[in-house]
Amino acid sequence: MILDKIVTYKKMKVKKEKEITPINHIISSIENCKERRNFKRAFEKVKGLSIIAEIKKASPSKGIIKNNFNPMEIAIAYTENKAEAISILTEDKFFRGDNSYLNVVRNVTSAPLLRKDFIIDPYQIYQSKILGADAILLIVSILSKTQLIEFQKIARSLGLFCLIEVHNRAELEIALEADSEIIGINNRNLKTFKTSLSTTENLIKHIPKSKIIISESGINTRQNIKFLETLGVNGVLIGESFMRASCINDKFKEFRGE
Ligand SMILES: O=P(O)(O)OC[C@@H](O)[C@@H](O)c1c[nH]c2ccccc12
Repeated sequence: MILDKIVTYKKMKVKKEKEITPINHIISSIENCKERRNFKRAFEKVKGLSIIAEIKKASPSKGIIKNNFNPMEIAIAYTENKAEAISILTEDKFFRGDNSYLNVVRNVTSAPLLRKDFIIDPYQIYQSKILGADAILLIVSILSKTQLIEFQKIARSLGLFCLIEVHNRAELEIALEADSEIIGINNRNLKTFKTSLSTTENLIKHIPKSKIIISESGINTRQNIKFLETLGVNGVLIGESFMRASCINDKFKEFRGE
């Protein structure tokens, strides 16, 4: 399965990163970090869904999605369109991301930034902080419940928010037991790469109203947004549709029904 490959690669990568920049170096530079932006507040809108717009050059299922890829330009367009938050893929091999994009984007926007990567080691949480993230993604399917609880605790101690990603009932139960605040339902099945908004429809029934709920992946039309709104989600995470749009402004207008 692709996720296993990504995790194997990630473990190797983190091992190398630790050799280059040991954890104590990272921890000692944390105090110089700029103040974090409130990722959670991005979903407290009174009207309409919040949009987390993603910067994503490629994916394992689609290959290269955007050819003339310039993360700064994309971030500027997202900011002009008042994206409530921006997600940045930093995974390099399968998504062609880069750790440096967080800082590049941070300088051109005041939107809170989500680091989208495959976090399997506490080292990456401290690293996210110094790279300029305000929030991190934690994918339940690649973590144990103990890790999830521990990672959330570390993130909280650094003032980082967590988006906890689930795809099925068992993963959702773990997220709820770990008392996660912001839950992302991934509509993409990582075994088949198929997306279906019925994943959100089925899982949302089991999530208490007090949680912030984000629907992720496979959101392409105004109709998709309207459907998710009726289900009661607080926000949507959209990548590919924006990356393929010939005009990002028009795509935002379409999504917002303007
Ligand atoms: O490009 P899409 O279908 O709009 O999906 C965005 C986002 O949800 C997707 O990139 C994603 C969801 N969970 C992830 C975990 C890792 C990497 C990527 C992802």
